[in-house]
Amino acid sequence: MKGMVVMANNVNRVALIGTGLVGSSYAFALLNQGVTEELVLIDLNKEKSEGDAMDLNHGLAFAPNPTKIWFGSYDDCASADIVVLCAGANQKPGETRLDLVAKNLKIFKTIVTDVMNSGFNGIFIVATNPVDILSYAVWKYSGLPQNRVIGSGTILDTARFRYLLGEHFDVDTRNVHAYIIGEHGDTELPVWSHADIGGIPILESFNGEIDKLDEIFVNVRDAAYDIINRKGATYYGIAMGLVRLTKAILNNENSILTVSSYLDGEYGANNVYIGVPAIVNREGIKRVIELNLNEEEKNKFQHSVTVLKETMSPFFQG
Ligand SMILES: NC(=O)C1=CN([C@@H]2O[C@H](COP(=O)(O)OP(=O)(O)OC[C@H]3O[C@@H](n4cnc5c(N)ncnc54)[C@H](O)[C@@H]3O)[C@@H](O)[C@H]2O)C=CC1
Ligand SMILES: CC(=O)C(=O)O
Repeated sequence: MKGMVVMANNVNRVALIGTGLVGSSYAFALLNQGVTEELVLIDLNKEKSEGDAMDLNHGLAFAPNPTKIWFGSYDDCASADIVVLCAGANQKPGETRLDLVAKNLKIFKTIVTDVMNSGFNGIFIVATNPVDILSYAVWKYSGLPQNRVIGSGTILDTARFRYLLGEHFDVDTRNVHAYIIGEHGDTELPVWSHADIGGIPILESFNGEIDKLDEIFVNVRDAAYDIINRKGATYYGIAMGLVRLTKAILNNENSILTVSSYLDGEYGANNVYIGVPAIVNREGIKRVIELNLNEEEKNKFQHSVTVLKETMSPFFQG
């Protein structure tokens, strides 16, 4: 077009690998919130991601901001700010997240190699399960610094926890301050000792109703199984959590989110990725927040670390 200024590539680019249920829901949420100027979709199933790109582009007329969306290839990752990994197998009814480890590690080895061969030098966000172990794998396979590999960790579990607590107390979920930490999976734990609503410790408000506390946590921990039994997969909640994380990075927000972060002595653990509160900004993970856990929470967290390490050990020796 006459007079049009051609810009250098200084716009935000997100590359999404895996446009299945989680990936396509993320792309839809990203577009609706106008988070990035460019979004490239990549999947083994090229027809699917090409169809998704067409479908999303047809919504552009109703989007808050212009977004360039296309079906691409690994070469497009070269100038991406963020590569989001949602590719791989999901849980079938009865399967745990840890049951997916062998097949998804194999898929990730190829994907991460292809991304790095493009010249990518940005931040990885990992959503595929088991997310803590796959985050560790992405760090190992990519050679990027630990702060530039972020797993979605317990971002979704924390959101579920805040929702259920908000419902119980009839308070806006956004005013509930409470974390789920540990493995994104069966050994995760609630940090009751630091949970509050409007500055009032939640434990005080429960007034000794221990059964109700347990019930809320069990509903959080088992939410994925409950949803998978009903509709085969979960995707909207994680998609919105991934958008929240993307915004924290691209907008340099210094937001505190419970993400899968590399621990190097924090919480008495090392050489593991696991869900903990961390400050997230344009650098990726700026800092892990080390909560002063009580003894019971410390023991549960250590158990979670042990289970992750035992599951990982056959795949990462030495
Ligand atoms: N972190 C979290 O909180 C959550 C994680 N998940 C996980 O997200 C992952 C994806 O789940 P869904 O989207 O439901 O699965 P899906 O089966 O709908 O989509 C997976 C996509 O990955 C693609 N894919 C497989 N191998 C590939 C390769 N080598 N290269 C490129 N693309 C490839 C498939 O073609 C498919 O489009 C699963 O591991 C699931 O457990 C799901 C929900 C929440
Ligand atoms: C599937 C999964 O990881 C979740 O919904 O929590």
